[in-house]
Amino acid sequence: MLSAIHHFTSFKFKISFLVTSMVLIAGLGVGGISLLIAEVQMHRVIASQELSTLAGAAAFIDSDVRARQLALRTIAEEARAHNLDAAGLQALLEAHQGLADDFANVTAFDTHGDLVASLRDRRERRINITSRLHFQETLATGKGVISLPYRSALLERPVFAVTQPLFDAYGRQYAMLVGAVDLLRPTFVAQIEALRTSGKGYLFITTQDGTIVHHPRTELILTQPSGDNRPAVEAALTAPEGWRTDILDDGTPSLVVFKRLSHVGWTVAVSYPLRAAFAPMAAVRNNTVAAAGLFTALAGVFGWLFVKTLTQPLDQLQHKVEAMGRGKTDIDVFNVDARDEFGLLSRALYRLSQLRQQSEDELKRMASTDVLTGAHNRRMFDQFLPTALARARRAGEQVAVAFLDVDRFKAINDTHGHGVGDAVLVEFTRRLQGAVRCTDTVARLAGDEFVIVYEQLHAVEEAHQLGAKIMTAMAAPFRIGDLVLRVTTSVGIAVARHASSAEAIMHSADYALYGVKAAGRNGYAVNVVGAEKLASVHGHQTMAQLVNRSLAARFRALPSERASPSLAAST
Ligand SMILES: Nc1nc2c(ncn2[C@@H]2O[C@H](COP(=O)(O)OP(=O)(O)OP(=O)(O)O)[C@@H](O)[C@H]2O)c(=O)[nH]1
Repeated sequence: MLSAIHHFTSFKFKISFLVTSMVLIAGLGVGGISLLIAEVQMHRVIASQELSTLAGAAAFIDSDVRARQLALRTIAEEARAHNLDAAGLQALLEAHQGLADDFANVTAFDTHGDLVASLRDRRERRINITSRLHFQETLATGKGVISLPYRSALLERPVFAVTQPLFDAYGRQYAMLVGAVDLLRPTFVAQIEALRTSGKGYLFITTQDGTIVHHPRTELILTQPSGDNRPAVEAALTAPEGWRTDILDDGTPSLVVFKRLSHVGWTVAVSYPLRAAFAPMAAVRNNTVAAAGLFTALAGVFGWLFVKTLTQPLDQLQHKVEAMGRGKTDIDVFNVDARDEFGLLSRALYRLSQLRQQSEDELKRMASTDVLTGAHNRRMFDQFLPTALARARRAGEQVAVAFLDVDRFKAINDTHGHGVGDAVLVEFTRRLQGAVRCTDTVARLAGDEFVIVYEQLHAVEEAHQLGAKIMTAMAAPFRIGDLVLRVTTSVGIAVARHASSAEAIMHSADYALYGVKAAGRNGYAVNVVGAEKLASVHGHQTMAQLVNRSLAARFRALPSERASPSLAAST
């Protein structure tokens, strides 16, 4: 049964599943790709934003260092203006206490590298910096330099130095100023930190050789980090500026944005955990996925309703086929005008049903028709007679049954052959059918035996007219090919009273036929069922012939309950 199809194996479910899946795939595909593109763009936007902020910080550091260099240069100019020697430098520095805002300390060294003056620490110390690179470089070039970070022996803190050579009136370098900038001093980085956009990551500054100048983990300052902090530092040194999103910083996937300081040559960088850096993107992604999910669910529901509507004709078709199976639907319901597949299917079913109907009709016809003559056969007659009797009983009408056979048919067969005999039977049938009304039924029982059922009979006298009509129909000679034969028939007619059974009426007709045969054939006799009496045979035989054949004697020999038929003969 079609209705027994499980919900999940139904065509409707499969199509809905397909539609929803397609929407899901399309949604995820298009949404996913768009999201991916958007993510890449967003990464770029966020990273560029960070980079531009960092560029601001870098410019700030550069200008900060320049300002400090300028401060030292001003002092140097003053020393030159006053033609100060090394001994006079101490007083000069002390006269510029404001330098303490920019430097952790400002010192002066002679060309031998010995300390000759100090802004803060005036204790007598013998310090020599000839080994310091910035000393050597300043001495060699006669220009101020910015040193690599180092631990100050005086301050005992990590610092970097800004140097400024001092020249006498003859232009000879006799000393240099060294301004130490404390790497741990809050004022140096506080303003840089303030430029950062997010509080999640951290900012660090490194020299080109990877030495940390600034880092929130102060223990890393002046070191070249190895281990978990190394990748971020290495990433920051890969280019003058840019960003990397593939860095594992301290074990965390991170975004590292970096910018080289144009003046100092260091690199300032920020490292953000990716999750924090792209948190806005994650929010967009989550919202998009939620929206796609909602959209897919809606599309699924819409798809289901759409498919339900689309397949409605299929449901109707299914119900009609089921109803047809139960014998309830006229096949015409399948003959629809719809131009879609359901219409085609429906019309195909209609044609199939038509063929089936035709086959059934043909089978029925073959089952109820005599193959040779085309008249009804015995099976049909056996079914038909009881229903005709019942119909007559209900209508209060009478039924007559004529039982007839061809006279001396055996002789025709024997003389002219079976082919001629068959042709005689066919012509005999044709004439019989022509001699009855269309409501009457002609059937061939077997061999040359036929019956005719007459319905809607109003009086017994009508049966005589029916018998006479058959006689008249057979009167003309039979033309079978070149042969001209005279064929006669004997007819026994029984008229059924109300409540007569099929057996009784057949028995009565048979009895009448027997009488006609006994009277010499070629005639008819009429009996009323239950009131049979020997009367007259109507036909070409005479009563005298009947008597001559001692019919009376034979009839007397019949069983007592059998009344004699009404026989009459006429010429
Ligand atoms: N050609 C032909 N002959 C048939 C067919 N069926 C039966 N017969 C023959 O029909 C003949 C019937 O003969 P009966 O009815 O016994 O006798 P009859 O010669 O008609 O004589 P009465 O009935 O006494 O007049 C038999 O010889 C059968 O072989 C058939 O389909 N075709």
